[in-house]
Amino acid sequence: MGKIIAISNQKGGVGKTTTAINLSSGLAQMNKKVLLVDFDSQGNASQGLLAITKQGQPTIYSVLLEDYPIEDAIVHKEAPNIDILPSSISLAGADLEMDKMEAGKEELLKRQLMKVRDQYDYIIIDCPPSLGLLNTNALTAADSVLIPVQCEYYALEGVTQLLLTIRLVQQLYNPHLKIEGILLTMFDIRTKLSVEVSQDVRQNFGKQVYQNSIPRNVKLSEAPSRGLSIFEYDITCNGAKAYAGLTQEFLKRNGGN
Ligand SMILES: Nc1ncnc2c1ncn2[C@@H]1O[C@H](COP(=O)(O)OP(=O)(O)OP(=O)(O)O)[C@@H](O)[C@H]1O
Repeated sequence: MGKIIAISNQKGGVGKTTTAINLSSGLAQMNKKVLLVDFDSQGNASQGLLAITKQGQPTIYSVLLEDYPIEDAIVHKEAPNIDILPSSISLAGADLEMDKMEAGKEELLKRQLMKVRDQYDYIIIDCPPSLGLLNTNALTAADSVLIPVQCEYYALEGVTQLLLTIRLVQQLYNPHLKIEGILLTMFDIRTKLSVEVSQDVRQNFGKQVYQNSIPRNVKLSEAPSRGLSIFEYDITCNGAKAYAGLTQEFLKRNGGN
């Protein structure tokens, strides 16, 4: 049964999508069967790997709110060898529509993912930058949360707030939810701030923080415009090396599989 990992941080632009795409791709390179769930209405993960999302293509919105079969909405991409459940702007209003439901609105995503879970080793959810109902759905469906933290001011405050939300979801909907790990992103060894934030986060969260951090690397920001993961775009760059290192560390923490 596949492990479900939510990549979450309510702060925007911290590297959730970049990590979702490149960790999924790294795992696929290690012959893992991966489903990447784009759960952000900006649709960046879908576009970043598929280059385009076709007009009229069924998305996660139809699966959650229009009873569209999840198996039929999943798109396969050959390189990297992963499945993607795409998103679109229609997901933006989903919070409000879901909120009107009587019961079980926090478990909509979980119920759908259960139908395909057996087909995968890992299901990676790219969460939206908010702590609303969509994020609660992701945390309720997940076994664990991977938290990307950008090396900048207020990084610790953001994580502390997310940890409170995680505790609430544990109490209300998902007692088994764990922290998968905290990942330092956009690390720049030349800046004092990056080094200080990195030290602070490591001091506060100890072994939960991955040894591998992700450097600021322009290739990582270029790859999505070509619909490629960093491994297809430029396997020699520092960004690719960092995500390869993260993939290894992630697999090691998960018992090598
Ligand atoms: N390590 C990095 N080096 C350079 N640019 C990066 C890096 N990681 C992400 N970026 C760029 O920073 C921007 C934000 O990254 P990303 O979309 O992954 O963040 P996000 O947390 O998913 O954002 P949102 O909250 O809006 O969904 C993007 O333009 C991305 O290409």
